[in-house]
Amino acid sequence: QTGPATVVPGTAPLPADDRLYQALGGREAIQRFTDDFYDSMLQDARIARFFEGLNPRYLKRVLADYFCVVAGGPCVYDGVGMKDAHAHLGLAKRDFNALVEHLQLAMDRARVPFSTQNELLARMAPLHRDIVTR
Ligand code: HEM
Repeated sequence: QTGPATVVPGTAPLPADDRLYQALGGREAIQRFTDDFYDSMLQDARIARFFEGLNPRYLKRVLADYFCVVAGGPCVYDGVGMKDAHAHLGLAKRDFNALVEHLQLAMDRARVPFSTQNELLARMAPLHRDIVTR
């Protein structure tokens, strides 16, 4: 399969090309910084409680698929839509900001160039409308 996948529930329009996906280094590189990102959130007392009792293998996989699709990569996201996935959590803006901070730091550690980081983060920003509920 080539080119961007077609459906991510509840996001901004998908990119027309896979430039960002390539800049991120492809699916395996995305999985590596996503694993690190997830593990670092578990170490953050501000937000760790949200992830207690969840299956990290599942979440790491669907998160990486999600980033891949949003970046225009040839991946399929088969997880739950953003609104449904987060509704029961009662997330605040500060929780959203803490997650974005960890994503940025994980990409830093993976030596993703700053402008590439910003492109992915910019595609995450509109999601707060579906995710932040209080
Ligand atoms: C740009 C922001 C975010 C993105 C792209 C994102 C992405 C995702 C994805 C792809 C899933 C998997 C859905 C599924 O179960 O199939 C998920 C679930 C989840 N997210 Fe997020 N998320 C974001 C923000 C947040 C924030 C701010 C928090 C909390 C600090 C959070 C906590 C969780 C939790 C706890 C789950 C699992 C819910 C459950 O299974 O009960 N997410 N998220």
